[in-house]
Parts: sequence; C-alpha cells; structure tokens
Amino acid sequence: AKWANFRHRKRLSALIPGDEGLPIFGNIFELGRTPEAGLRSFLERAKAARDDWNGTLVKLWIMHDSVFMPTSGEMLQPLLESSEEINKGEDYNILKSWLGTGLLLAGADKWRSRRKMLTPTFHFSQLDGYVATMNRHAKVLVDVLEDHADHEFDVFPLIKRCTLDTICATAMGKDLDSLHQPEQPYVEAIAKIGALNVKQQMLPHLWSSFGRRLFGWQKENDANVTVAHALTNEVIAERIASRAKGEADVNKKAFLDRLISEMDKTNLSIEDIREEVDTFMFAGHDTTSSALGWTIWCLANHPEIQQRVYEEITSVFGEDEDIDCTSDEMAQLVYLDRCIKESLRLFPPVPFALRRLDEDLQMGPYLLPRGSTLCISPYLVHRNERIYPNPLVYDPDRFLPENVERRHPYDFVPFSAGPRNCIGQKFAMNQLKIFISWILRRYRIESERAFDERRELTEVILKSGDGINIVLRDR
Ligand code: HEM
Repeated sequence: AKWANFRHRKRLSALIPGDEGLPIFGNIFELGRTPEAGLRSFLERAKAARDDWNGTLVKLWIMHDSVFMPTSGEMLQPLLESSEEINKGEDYNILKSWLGTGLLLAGADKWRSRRKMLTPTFHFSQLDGYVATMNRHAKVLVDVLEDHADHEFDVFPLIKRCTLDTICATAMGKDLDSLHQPEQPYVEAIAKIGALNVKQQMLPHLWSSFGRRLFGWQKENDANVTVAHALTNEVIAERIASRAKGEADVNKKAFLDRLISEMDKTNLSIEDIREEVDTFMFAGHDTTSSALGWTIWCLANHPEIQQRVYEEITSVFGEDEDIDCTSDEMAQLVYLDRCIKESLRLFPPVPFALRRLDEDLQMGPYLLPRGSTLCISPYLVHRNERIYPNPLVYDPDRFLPENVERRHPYDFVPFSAGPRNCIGQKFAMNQLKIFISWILRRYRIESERAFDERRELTEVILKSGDGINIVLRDR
C-alpha cells in the first residue's frame, strides 16, 4: 500500500509545477541545514514559484515525503475549511511522549470530542477569569525590568519566564515564579525538551527511532519528560484533594479546575487531564513569548508608532501606571491591536504547521495527492509581496479595516484558521495587550540596533537568533 501511495503521489505531483530534485533524496540538499538557513530557503522557493510560473504553491520532495506549501490565503482555503483533513503531520509525533494525544496532537476522532469539550473553557466569559492573573504577572515583570533600565540587554529570557509563569498559573493554578527562581527542575526540563526537539529535527541521524535510542536522545528526552509530568501530576493530585475537601476557590479557577469539574460528566481520566494541561503549557508559553518579544522589537525600532500606542494607552488608563487592564480597556486599545497583528504578520510565532492529507485534495487548479504533507505557513503567506507589498516593512495600518477588507480572510493566519485553529488565540491576544500596556505605561522602549539587524530562525517557534536587545527608559 505504501508503494502504491508513493506512485500515486509521484504521478499527481508531476502535474504540479516545480522541480523534484534528485532521485531518492528529492530537494533535501537544496534546503538550508540550520534553523536560520532553512527559513531562508523556504522563502526563496516561494518567491521563485511566484516569479517563475506565477504560482502560490511550493512543491518539495524530502526523501520519500511529498510536501506542499500554499503561499496565499486563497490557496489555503480548501485545506483550512475542510472538516475532514484535520490530521497532523508526522513531525509532531516527537512531542507525544510529553503531550500525549491532547488537543494539539489528537487524531481526528479524539480531537472532535475534546475540542467540543474544551471550547467552552475559552469562551470570552471564562477568559475574564484569567485577566486578573495576567495583570498580576505583567506587574511582576515591569518591576523586575526596573533592574535592567538604561542599558542595552536581552529582554527575551525574562519574557519567556514570565509567560511560562502566566500559563502555569492560568492552566494549573500553580505559582511557579520562574521569573525570580529560574533554576527549578520543571523549568529546566521543559527548556531541555524544547532544545531536544530542535536537535532531533536538524540532525538526520535522529530522524529514526533507532537513531534516537542509539545516540542517547531518547533517554535524555524521557528523563526530562518524567520531570515535567511529575509536576503536572503533583498539581492535579493537590487540586483534586483540595476540591474534595471543598477548599477550591471558585473565583480563582484555573483551566485544570474546569477540567476536574468535567471529570464526572465526561469520561476524563487523570491521564486525560494531564495531557490537556501539558498541551496548554506547551502551546501557550513559547508562542506567546515569541509574539511578545517580536512586538517589543517592532515597537522599540519604530518610536513614532510606539508613541502613538502610548498616547492611546494614556487616553484609556489616564496617568495611572498601576491599574489593571480589564476587558473594557482592552477593547479600546484598537491601535495596539493593529500593532500586535502587524508583528504577528511579520514574525508569526508558529511559522509552519503541518497536516497529513488523508484524501486527494483539490487546491486551486491542482489535485494534491493523499499521503502528502501539507504545510500551513503563516511565514510564507505573510511575506508574499503580492499580498503585502514591501513585506519587510512594519506598518500597522495594514490592519485598518478598509485594508483588511481588500485581502482574502486567510491571508492573515498566525493562529491558523478553520476548525483546527488555535483555541487559545483570544487568550493570547489578551495577554499581549495586557503585557504591552503595562510595559509602555512604565517605560519607553528604545533600540540601539537597526530593525533589520536580526537573525530569524525557527526552533518550531520563530525566534530571534540574537535575542531581543532593547534599552528601557523610565517614563
Ligand atoms: C501568540 C500566541 C499563539 C500563537 C501564534 C498560536 C498559534 C497556533 C497555531 C498556528 C495553531 C495550529 C497548529 C497546527 O495546526 O498544528 C495553534 C493550535 C493550538 N493552540 Fe495556539 N497559539 C498561540 C497561543 C496559544 C495559547 C495561549 C494557548 C493556550 C492557552 C494555545 C493553545 C493551542 C492549542 C491547544 C492548539 C491546538 C488546537 C486544536 O488542534 O484544536 N495557543 N496555535
């Protein structure tokens, strides 16, 4: 069956423009071998497809895997809107030892029932419950930043720890305080799991499970996963015990508490709960820190835009730099909203998301063969110069309603779109608005570097290879 599918993929793929590289290896040697060069080569291929044959679909063969990357919203539409083609690409499997088959990695059937069950926990009325926690952590961050004012420093490690603390508090109701105490087994373990994933993707000798065992990768991964699971298990046991004693504070419900209250109605086991909590920890912390880091970088390098955001913030909050940002205020921060969106356009935290096609799929004039990997790439769509002229320019006005209207709805997809989109997108946008509004009320952000003096690279998440170097000035 595998051979028949290979032949089928070869046959349909030959009808789609683009070269297929060498026999057996395909295009693998044409792709950059570092997280930085890899990104560049995808962009170059997307540009070449547009220039050579006016195409918005990149075709690649990576060994025996056929990969297609649509580079416009219009091309993406049939995939994003399909309620059938929702199975993830195989590259994700490596995360299963930590996340199990929670919402992010679940196959179609399990996903449908889980998504239905979890959607209400992200309803905007529930999100209000997380706003106080977000404000609390933003305040801790601006206080810690005080020690770094007036000289250039890399803010990214602090942002990363603070977003980890926030998601830990909202997902598990646990105060990690990694901002003050970074040396904790859990914090170190999930950082190691992240680094091991990047290593596994980049080094071909770790692509097979035999190689991963032989070179000690698996052992190191499993040891760190055990540490990460230990904390989640401990917190779940504590919350169940305090709930049984009637001690759970109903006004301070974490995501975990909502799942525990579902336990009786649904058939959720402790294991099921753990995989969802771990999934939210994973999906909700690196992504948000990347988005926050890049937004800070954009504002630091565009003082006039930053000043306009600041003026909007003071018009909403007055001169008080210490009051909480509530849902009402967030709704009024419309210019900040455009600035965050423009930063998500230029630097989408998830540059590539993968699906495995179960059936042949018609995409524009092409029939894509079943068994192929399809790549939803916000990075390639958002940098398509035919959709966003001068794509490397940071211009929040691209998100003025009249400009948004002129584009295809899927030309902006930082959170993916359709049934399998990001369940946490409102949560993330709230957190970004709250954090930026706290930081800008206290500090002016400056940059001593040029905006384009940055190395973008993908470690699953889009990062800056040099950190986010800024100077903070007290207002
Ligand atoms: C700026 C921040 C974020 C970005 C850019 C982002 C982006 C994405 C993207 C592109 C996907 C689709 C992945 C795929 O198809 O493989 C996704 C899925 C997901 N995200 Fe986010 N995300 C962010 C924040 C969050 C937060 C804060 C949470 C949790 C609180 C979260 C939870 C999830 C989950 C659970 C999924 C899987 C949904 C499903 O398959 O039904 N994300 N996210």
